[in-house]
Amino acid sequence: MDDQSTPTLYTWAGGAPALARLTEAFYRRVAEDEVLAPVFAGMDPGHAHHVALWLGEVFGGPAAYTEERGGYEFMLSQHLGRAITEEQRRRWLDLIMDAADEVALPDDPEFRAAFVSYLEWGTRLAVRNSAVDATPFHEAPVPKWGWGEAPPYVQ
Ligand code: HEM
Repeated sequence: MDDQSTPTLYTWAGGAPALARLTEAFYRRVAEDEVLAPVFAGMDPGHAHHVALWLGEVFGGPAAYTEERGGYEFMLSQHLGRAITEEQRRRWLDLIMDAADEVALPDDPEFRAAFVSYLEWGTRLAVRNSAVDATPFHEAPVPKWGWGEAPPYVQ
């Protein structure tokens, strides 16, 4: 498979409907979780949808988060000063991987390796950027995540 015919992670995942199912399942779990429920207690009712748009844009789908929410800068602003702990970060990651299984996102090694790679990176960045003394760049492009070292192999 060459670069032009390799689907994006967004397409491979199942596009916007699959990511919407993922974030809905994830935030249902968050609401019942003793570590994360307090963190998200006051969240915007559209939060799951907005995070699905963000993930779609990162994984090579349309720039819907940038158009609807203001892109990187707004996402960053939502994390500033929250002082996210390692325990909260790890729970966030565990619950979204559980949600990925629940909604049957593709479970091939290539997709899951790329998926968890972004989430590991993104959650660690969220911890850093949410620290009370953080000085992150306020304007940056929305990251674009691809397959990394192990794209789908087709003979
Ligand atoms: C890859 C990791 C992450 C991604 C992609 C992500 C994505 C986002 C996005 C896109 C928003 C803004 C949604 C909007 O436009 O309204 C947001 C807000 C928020 N995030 Fe994250 N986030 C990540 C990690 C975390 C972690 C680890 C925590 C805490 C444990 C966290 C807590 C929050 C909270 C509390 C908000 C505000 C919710 C609201 O009031 O609506 N995030 N996140």
